[in-house]
Amino acid sequence: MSHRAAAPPFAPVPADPSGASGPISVSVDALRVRRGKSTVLANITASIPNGRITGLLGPSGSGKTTLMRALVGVQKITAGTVTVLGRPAGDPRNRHDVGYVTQAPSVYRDLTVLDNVRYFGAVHGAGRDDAQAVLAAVGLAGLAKRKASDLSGGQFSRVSLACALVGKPKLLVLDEPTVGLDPVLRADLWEQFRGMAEEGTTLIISSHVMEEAGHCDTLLLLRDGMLLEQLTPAQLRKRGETEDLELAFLRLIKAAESAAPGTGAGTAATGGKADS
Ligand SMILES: Nc1ncnc2c1ncn2[C@@H]1O[C@H](COP(=O)(O)OP(=O)(O)OP(=O)(O)O)[C@@H](O)[C@H]1O
Repeated sequence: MSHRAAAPPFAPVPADPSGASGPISVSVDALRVRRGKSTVLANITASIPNGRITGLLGPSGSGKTTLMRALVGVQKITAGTVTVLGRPAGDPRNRHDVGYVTQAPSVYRDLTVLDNVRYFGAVHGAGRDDAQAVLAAVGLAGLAKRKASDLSGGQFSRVSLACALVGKPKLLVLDEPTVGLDPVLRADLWEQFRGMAEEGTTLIISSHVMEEAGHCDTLLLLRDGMLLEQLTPAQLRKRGETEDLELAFLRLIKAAESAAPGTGAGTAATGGKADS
């Protein structure tokens, strides 16, 4: 069985459907990924604009992490191309320019918060002041001297975020960075992300919380390994005929399903050669 993306059942958006009017940071062309026995990304084509926040939104299992892994070059791809900052994804020359924060924080538990950030900062030539500045940015300035093993889950994951921020990457890929954080901290972090984008950083941020989509400039809406749409939050509201982004996304999904029933990559994928 083939795994084609469902044709969007909507009239095309007239201009600039992706919000990507400026230079492109990442282009994905006909990307297909198999993991285990399933096609988990099917024919994804998208452009991610430079210096903007791109949200990767979709239900659990829709392929957000797999797409991020493909962008940073740690996912074996089955077909298609991924170009990041003008080079193939994973090109070692991009190492200092691409930051990736996974859902599982990568932090040295036996080091203090500050030493963790200084350690990662040193790799990029950042100093103590830079480390302290990013700790303040993620709301951890008061915990700089605490051992990472003695932090709460949310604090621990913010150390991981600080370790990625301290290198000042041109492209920052964040897998669900606000999970488990309280609403105040979530709002603070989105403000930080906005500030970084205004200074020219390109951010790709996954979430399955649709209300966070409103913080993004452009959205990639994933469903069952397929890209349903790439559009701005305003366009999503317009398409869904509601201000509620979650409801708008649900309406898009329903419309896509009734236009092309049974095309979900997750449900259709069986057999064939597996990639890891
Ligand atoms: N190593 C693996 N082998 C086989 N299938 C996998 C593997 N890792 C993930 N998958 C499957 O690939 C699909 C996409 O997973 P992925 O983690 O990319 O989704 P996600 O949208 O990030 O989900 P979540 O929001 O729950 O993190 C899921 O059906 C998942 O079960």
